[in-house]
Amino acid sequence: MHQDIEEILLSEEQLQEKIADLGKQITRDYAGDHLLLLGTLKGAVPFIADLARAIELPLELDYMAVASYGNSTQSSGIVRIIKDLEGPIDQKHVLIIEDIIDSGLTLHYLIDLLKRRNPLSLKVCSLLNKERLRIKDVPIDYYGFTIPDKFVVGYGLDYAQLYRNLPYIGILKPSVYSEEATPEKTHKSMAEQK
Ligand SMILES: O=P(O)(O)OC[C@H]1O[C@H](OP(=O)(O)OP(=O)(O)O)[C@H](O)[C@@H]1O
Ligand code: HPA
Ligand SMILES: [Mg+2]
Repeated sequence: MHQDIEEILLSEEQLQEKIADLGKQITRDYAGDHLLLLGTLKGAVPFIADLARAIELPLELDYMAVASYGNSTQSSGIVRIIKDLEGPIDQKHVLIIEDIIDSGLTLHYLIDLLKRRNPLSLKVCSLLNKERLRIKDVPIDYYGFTIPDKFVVGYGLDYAQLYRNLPYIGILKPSVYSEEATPEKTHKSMAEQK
């Protein structure tokens, strides 16, 4: 296990078993449809690569790069689009593939944006669903695992762009990020200075 990991939450085997199940469900649900898997860069790359191969249907892959976490464990609250889709989606059934839903801000923003492009249908598949009070409530049509409210890395998920290549999902040791300036800490220290 990597020295910065406190605990392995989901092993490679657990991930692959669940992805095979999700692939079967999606294969059943989208039979006969023009399906577009829309992966969110960068975090969802390992998941979409494995999931696409577990779906036994013709499908298209495209990606949007969106980011809101920067180098922090807290969402900045501002979702930035770094790369958009290549073409229109009005003739396609779009399934958004996310690695994790945490505050809900990223997905809320994406759904709002994509709905305005009139896809035939728009659904969400997220590998992880963090158990916490969402800032934005979002629908999740398919998900792999519910996880506790801890900052996790691996299998695509990063902290400050690192750990994405770990083959498992693990809880990051808080000592790795305890010095970071979170919005709460900045607010508190500003209040203390007054
Ligand atoms: O529900 P939320 O609180 O919005 O968090 C979920 C999003 O945050 C992460 O992306 P990030 O902004 O870190 O970009 P990345 O995929 O490039 O790491 C993650 O990959 C999800 O897309
Ligand atoms: O727990 C997390 N880990 C990594 N990236 C994230 N983005 C939202 N939540 C997380
Ligand atoms: Mg990230």
